[in-house]
Amino acid sequence: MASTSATNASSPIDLKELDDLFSWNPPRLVLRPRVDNRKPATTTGPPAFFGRHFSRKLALQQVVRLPSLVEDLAKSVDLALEKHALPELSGLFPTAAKRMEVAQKLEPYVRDEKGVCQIYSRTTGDYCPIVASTLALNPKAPGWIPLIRWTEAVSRTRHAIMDAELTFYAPADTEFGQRREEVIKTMESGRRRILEAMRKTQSPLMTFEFKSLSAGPAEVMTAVPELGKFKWPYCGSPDHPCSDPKHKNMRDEVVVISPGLDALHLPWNLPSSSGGTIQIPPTTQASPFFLQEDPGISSVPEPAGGGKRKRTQAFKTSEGRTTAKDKGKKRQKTDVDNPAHQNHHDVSAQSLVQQAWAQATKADTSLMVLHSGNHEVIGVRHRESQTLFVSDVIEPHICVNPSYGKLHVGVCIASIEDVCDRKVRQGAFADSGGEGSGGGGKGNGRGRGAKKRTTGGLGGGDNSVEDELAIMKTIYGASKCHMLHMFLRYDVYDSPVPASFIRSLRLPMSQNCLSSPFSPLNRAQNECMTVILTSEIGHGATGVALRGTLKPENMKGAGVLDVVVKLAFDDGQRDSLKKEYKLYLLLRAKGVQRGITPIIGFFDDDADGSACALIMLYAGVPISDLERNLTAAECNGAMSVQDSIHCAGVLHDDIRPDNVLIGDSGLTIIDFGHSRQCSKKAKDQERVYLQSILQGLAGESW
Ligand SMILES: Nc1ncnc2c1ncn2[C@@H]1O[C@H](COP(=O)(O)OP(=O)(O)OP(=O)(O)O)[C@@H](O)[C@H]1O
Repeated sequence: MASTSATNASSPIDLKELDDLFSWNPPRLVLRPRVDNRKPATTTGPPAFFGRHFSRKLALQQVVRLPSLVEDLAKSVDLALEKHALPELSGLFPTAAKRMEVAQKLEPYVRDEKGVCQIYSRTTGDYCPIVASTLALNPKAPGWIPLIRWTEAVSRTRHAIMDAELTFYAPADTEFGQRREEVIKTMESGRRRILEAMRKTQSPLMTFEFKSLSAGPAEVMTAVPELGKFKWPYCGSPDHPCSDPKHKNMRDEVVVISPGLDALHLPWNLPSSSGGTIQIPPTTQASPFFLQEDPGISSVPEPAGGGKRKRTQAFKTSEGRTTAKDKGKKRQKTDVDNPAHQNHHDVSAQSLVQQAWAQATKADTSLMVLHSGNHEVIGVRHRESQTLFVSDVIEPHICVNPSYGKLHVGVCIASIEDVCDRKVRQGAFADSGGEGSGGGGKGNGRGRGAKKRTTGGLGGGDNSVEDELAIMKTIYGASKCHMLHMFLRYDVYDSPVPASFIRSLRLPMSQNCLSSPFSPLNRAQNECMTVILTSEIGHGATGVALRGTLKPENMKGAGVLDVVVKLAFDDGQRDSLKKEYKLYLLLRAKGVQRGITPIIGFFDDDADGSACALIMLYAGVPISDLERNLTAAECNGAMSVQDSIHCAGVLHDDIRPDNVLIGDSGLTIIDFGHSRQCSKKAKDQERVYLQSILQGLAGESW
């Protein structure tokens, strides 16, 4: 029997329940025969197609057996138990009686992976997260209220096989939703901020891949730990990647994914940290948004003499890396029977692992569970070495020491520890300092408390007149620059040579607009500015939003501006970004000066126009992130900004707390991607809506 720590002060009844749950194993599943007596399918749909467009820096390089993983995961439960006394056995704890009730209704007969997934959902997925959540996040809560939950995520991921995620609960208007919010308020502040940020973006803590009993039998599962060096199937080949116009969306989707950082204090032991060796395959760190800049996926073959393209060098890191030329040669030899060229995908350990890795990379998770009912492998994605460390095959219905209950509570705890460590680490990489958990593929670069710089908005806030003038002067200087050099300096990115962009979109504008320092026509052809991207704020409908600093070159006395760069990649995103830019120009032309972000300009990628960028001043954090009530003056200010926008004939049409920012310069309304001309009725409705948002955030004071 798994034993709980004797040091905590919980009652013997509670400890017995906990021990019982830890010793729990799910039933053995049985394949339900098909009515037509046909053999059950041993194949499944093709792996997620977007994974086949991965660059080398994202692809899995090797699978390594890590037998100690299971023991380490169980240990994380013991460690959590040692730290705290436990809450009383009230709330949603899956007691033996509740589990018995479920077991009586559960039929262990399954036909396909959906059946396997449903049984997992009704048992392990229900029992273990709540225990892990209480142990790792809120042991002082007055009862067992889960802050994390297991969810199927099939529709979201477009995969042909069942998969699932562990995520933080989003707020819900239920009794437990309210109790959950109260529990969150009692959490330690660092973890609380991470939890809040992750549930806002619905970022998962870990991912799951399911197979049916017939598609993931013992032979397939036992082959997983033996895979060794991994041959990642590409669409096209690594040296001549897919350029099919029909796949552009998928390439764009992949190109913004960053491998991210590994946790520093891993909740498991890797061979390297226990004295063994991990062979780290050479990788090249590349721009997350320029496909052609990763030498591994260059669309132009390397010149025969190994001559390097300027852009190829641009995002290459220095020491110990294999050159693009060397890599190309090695790949050519092994690429002859590239499975990406095959149209069918046999169920195999290879395809299972590829899908799980692709999904974990997309979701930025480290832990993954590969589960086929009576067999399971737990994997850990190590980003730096592009290695998947895997447990030996576990048989859920008979595993002991640890039993399945304890193992999966440990899996959930370890995933929480891993995420918290990584978020803290990413925060240290964000230039903005303060509270942000920026950097990384999915980080939130909204950190507050940045070094004092000229920050967005025009008036209404705390900036002095000198600050305002410095901002105006620098914006004016920037608005004259035709060229833009963009560097990446966050997370794993450090580009020594910039990507270059050219100002575009000469718009027919009114005289009023021409005289504005923000007009793109107001420029000298050869002047240039530099933007250093320092963190990622998030992804939206119009692409990705990044935070950075801007400095016009050759301009005496110009300060450094805190900016936000919105990058668009596909046609739809580009159109929406263009529309947003035009809206900003229109509003300025109609005299709306306060409460909307000053725009520096709209730029196209100099090389092939595959990306475009809208650059604007950084305007602060969403009002919903504010840890105090809004003041009456701030609420009135926001209402008057909205009135001036309406007066200009524009309906924002996407007013929500995320699109009203508060910064050094007061309140700013952003994101005009959905805006349109408005009727009086629509204006009034939008007015009432903003009023109600502000009322909710102002408390009594307004
Ligand atoms: N000027 C700015 N200053 C500070 N943060 C900003 C600024 N512009 C955008 N952001 C941040 O970036 C996020 C995404 O920006 P925005 O909403 O404009 O993008 P989007 O692609 O249109 O997103 P969505 O699909 O949510 O509408 C915002 O929620 C906000 O936090």
